Amino acid sequence: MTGRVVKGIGGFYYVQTDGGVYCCRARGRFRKDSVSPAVGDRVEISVVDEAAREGALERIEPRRNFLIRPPIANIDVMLIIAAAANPAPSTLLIDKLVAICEKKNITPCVCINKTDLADGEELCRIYRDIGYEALAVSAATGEGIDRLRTVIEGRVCAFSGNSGVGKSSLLNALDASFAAQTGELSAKIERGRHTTRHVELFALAGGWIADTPGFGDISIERFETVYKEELPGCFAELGQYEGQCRFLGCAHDREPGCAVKRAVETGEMARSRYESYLSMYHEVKDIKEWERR
Ligand SMILES: Nc1nc2c(ncn2[C@@H]2O[C@H](COP(=O)(O)OP(=O)(O)OP(=O)(O)O)[C@@H](O)[C@H]2O)c(=O)[nH]1
Ligand SMILES: [Zn+2]
Repeated sequence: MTGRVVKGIGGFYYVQTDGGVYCCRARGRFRKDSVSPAVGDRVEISVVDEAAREGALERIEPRRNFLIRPPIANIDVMLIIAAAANPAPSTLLIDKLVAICEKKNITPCVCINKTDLADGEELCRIYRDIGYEALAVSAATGEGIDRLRTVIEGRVCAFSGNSGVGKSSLLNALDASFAAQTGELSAKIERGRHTTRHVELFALAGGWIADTPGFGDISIERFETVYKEELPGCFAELGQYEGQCRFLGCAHDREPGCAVKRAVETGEMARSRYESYLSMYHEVKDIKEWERR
């Protein structure tokens, strides 16, 4: 039987199959191969005791991606949430998250929430022009929530974004029973503070939401870095200028004859995207190989 690990606690893995959830122990050989099962893994299991719904985890399928903190495999879509206003959107944070998605082979979807307070279309257009999906939504009025639901359907998703942008409100607008599911867990984790960050998949809108109850989101930008040589590949629109700058290995910073800077001047590339690229470049350009995690 195949299924997906939705929760892992103390050496037990809860595997969702078409025939319901089985509580499984991993077979010893995973440790030998130094792969341990993670939430999100697609796995093969065998049934040990059908009545007790106990199984054994036999095999882990190759992963699409893997995040170390929190440990989670196979995220399909990252919902990058920002607010049109209150708090004002940070294009730098959005672009960092998009770049990490590119690095990790996660499909980003930019959601501009609180469009009842200010226009979100202008921001959405920047990302649509590059080829990303971007939605203007409002947890307050329900605008765009159906569209958001179709993005989640059939996929493993995670929410990211600053505090106060409305992640919990959106989850609640998508499914009112969701808050109850995670709220219960947050309370338990609150009691056992400083426990390891625990991640779990919750069924929502016909798909799955990865959440670390009590923390609000998976804070991907705190644990993942896009290094200098990875950066150009993580800004999708830079590809078209490859080989067009005067200098080989142009960082698109102070170099003369830079095709990227020209594109920003003519309005072909969004200035906010270029500024994010530069800011990220300056953050990582002096990181040495041996300093990397
Ligand atoms: N006007 C308006 N307010 C909203 C909307 N969505 C959320 N809010 C408000 O924004 C505030 C923050 O919303 P939350 O859902 O708690 O935001 P969060 O992203 O989960 O915040 P953290 O838990 O700190 O990460 C609350 O006061 C919400 O009522 C919206 O679409 N429109
Ligand atoms: Zn250049």
